[in-house]
Amino acid sequence: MAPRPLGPLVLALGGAAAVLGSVLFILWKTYFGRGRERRWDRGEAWWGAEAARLPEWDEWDPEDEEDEEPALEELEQREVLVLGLDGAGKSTFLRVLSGKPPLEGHIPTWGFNSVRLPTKDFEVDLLEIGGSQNLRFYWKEFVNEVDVLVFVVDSADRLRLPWARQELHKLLDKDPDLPVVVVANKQDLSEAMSMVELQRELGLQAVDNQREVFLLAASIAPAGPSFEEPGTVHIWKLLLELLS
Ligand SMILES: Nc1nc2c(ncn2[C@@H]2O[C@H](COP(=O)(O)OP(=O)(O)OP(=O)(O)O)[C@@H](O)[C@H]2O)c(=O)[nH]1
Ligand SMILES: [Mg+2]
Repeated sequence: MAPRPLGPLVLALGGAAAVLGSVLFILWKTYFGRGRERRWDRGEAWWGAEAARLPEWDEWDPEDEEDEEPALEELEQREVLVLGLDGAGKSTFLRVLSGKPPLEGHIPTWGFNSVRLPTKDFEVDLLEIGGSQNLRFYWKEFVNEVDVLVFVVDSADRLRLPWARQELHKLLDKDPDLPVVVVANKQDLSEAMSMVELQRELGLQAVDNQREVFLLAASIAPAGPSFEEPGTVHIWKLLLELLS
């Protein structure tokens, strides 16, 4: 049977989706690309950069104006894409890394969400794209543009693990050289799958040995106060190693 030609509606929808994906990407690039910096309050982020100090009025010296402005050293940028099914904990990850407390309950990200974190040697831009079904279509548009992919999985969501696996493998196939950090989140929950189980169910043993794919256990925002498993610090340390 001859292949059916694509109807005009399908073509129009496909075109609109591609345009929206590009627009999202351009917005992100524009937001960060202009070097629009967020000023971190001391103590807001635990690696906090020193805030710039402006001179007081009585310290102002007109001769200073003639001095050439010192060139601001531009820090290099590193880009990290944060994906995973809705409710896995992506926004919580970004919040906790920024030194903010997790929000109560799940507030879905209807588009994208990003933070820029300064380090000694470079700045790290983390971009989350919402995990709801209609947004997953755009994920693949971004994977070739970043330095590392973080894929967050809800370790207690057994029912949807096959979906997570499918999406993860689509991304792995899209860019075979991209380092990937799979975060097995919500390990604090009693129904959470073990790391051995997750490695098997996510099909990670089958991934090429040469490839940089890591599976890390995490409890980014543990439900109980007494839980002592690692939060985000070990993920951040691995990211810094991969980005260096
Ligand atoms: N028990 C437990 N809950 C967590 C953990 N991390 C995040 N959560 C909760 O999981 C829910 C969803 O978290 P979000 O960060 O909003 O999920 P998301 O991946 O950004 O979801 P979308 O934006 O819809 O794609 C929130 O209620 C979080 O508090 C964890 O380590 N343990
Ligand atoms: Mg979110």
